[in-house]
Amino acid sequence: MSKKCVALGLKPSFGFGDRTGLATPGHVASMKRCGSGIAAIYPQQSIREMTRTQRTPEGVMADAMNAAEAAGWTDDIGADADHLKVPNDVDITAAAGFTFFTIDPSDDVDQKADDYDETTLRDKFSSCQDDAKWYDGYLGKSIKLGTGTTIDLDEEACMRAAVKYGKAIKRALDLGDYIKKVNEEAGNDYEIELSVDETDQPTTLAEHYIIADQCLQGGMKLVSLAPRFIGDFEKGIDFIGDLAALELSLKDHAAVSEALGPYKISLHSGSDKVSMYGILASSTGGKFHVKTAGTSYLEALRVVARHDSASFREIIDFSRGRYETDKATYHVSATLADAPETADADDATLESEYLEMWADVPVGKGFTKPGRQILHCTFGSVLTDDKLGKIVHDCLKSHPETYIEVLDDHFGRHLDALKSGM
Ligand SMILES: O=C(O)[C@@H](O)[C@H](O)[C@H](O)C(=O)CO
Repeated sequence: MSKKCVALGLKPSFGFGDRTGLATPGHVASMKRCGSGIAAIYPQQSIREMTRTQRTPEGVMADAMNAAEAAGWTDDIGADADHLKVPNDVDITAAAGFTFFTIDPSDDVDQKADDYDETTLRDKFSSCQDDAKWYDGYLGKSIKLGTGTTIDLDEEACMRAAVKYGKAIKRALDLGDYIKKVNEEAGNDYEIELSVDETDQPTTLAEHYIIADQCLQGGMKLVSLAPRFIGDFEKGIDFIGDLAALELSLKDHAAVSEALGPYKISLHSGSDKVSMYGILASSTGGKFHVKTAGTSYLEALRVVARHDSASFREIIDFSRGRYETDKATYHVSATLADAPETADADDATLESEYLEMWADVPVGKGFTKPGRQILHCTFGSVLTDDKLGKIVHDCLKSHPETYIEVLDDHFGRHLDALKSGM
């Protein structure tokens, strides 16, 4: 592939994470048909995904870029090295040509901080002040946002932010400096996303403000930030929660980015959250990034279901056996009892119960098909299983037009939902 990836800047953008290396033709088809005005990221995988699927950054880059060229894509392409935690993650992805570096400092987030009582909070704060030398600079400030919302940086807000994110901000700044060093030495353009979406509790406006302000003051080339939004953004199903409340919250988060940046507001676990796409696009004034990955794997299994139903049954059985283990690092609520055993369902029922995406369900209530989550989280176990991984890849290679068709339809609906708010 002669084309090199570029930094996309503040253009609205969409990430097409691909865990098989065979999805890009369908991604390109949907972007050509429905993606005007939205920039594409085709090479996108997290370190976690590459570990689980035993792929390399070079392999992810080559699979996506070669397929995009073959599919006739001529516009810019961004490349997302996702959920980076340590310098070596940067080394291997920068060397492969990635341009969008997603910093994930979640290992240093004190996830219990939201539940500390005052005594505990003060005790924790007394031992972490070195990690939050910025504390006094924010204490007592009030920030009036363009939405009319005021962020009161009172003692509790600042102390809780210091305890919860003090170490994480330091890690983010250190990794951001390293990303800058590596790319400047190589003469490469780059941009950074900061992801704090994988926390138990939503990111407060005070936390968002302090985190972003500290990163920008530290010189981070911040192009987007992924807060943990209110409501539930579980893997493999639609948004669960109050869309009206989410819209107000999105507008406030966007107002923080306008006040400090601007930078884009990023939606992780973006797959299938189509009920909230319109308000994401409208609330951010088009300054958004949407990140998807698992849904392309689920559509790959749809190809197997349609062309090799016996193997689809075998993949369901295998995935059910792996789910309790593989779900550990993902935000999901499905239980094995929520979806049928293969012995108790015909082929059509299995495809519906484990892959149905567009069923008519109340908006904002999430999809009633928990089977999607059982298949979503077990992608690594299936794709690296000697027998099943080969079955999936061989089926996709034998039926490329089917995979293009289902991805074009699936992502066309995603992109149309986004553009309804632009
Ligand atoms: O599974 C992963 O590690 C990635 O897909 C990660 O979850 C990514 O940041 C994402 O949110 C895609 O929807």
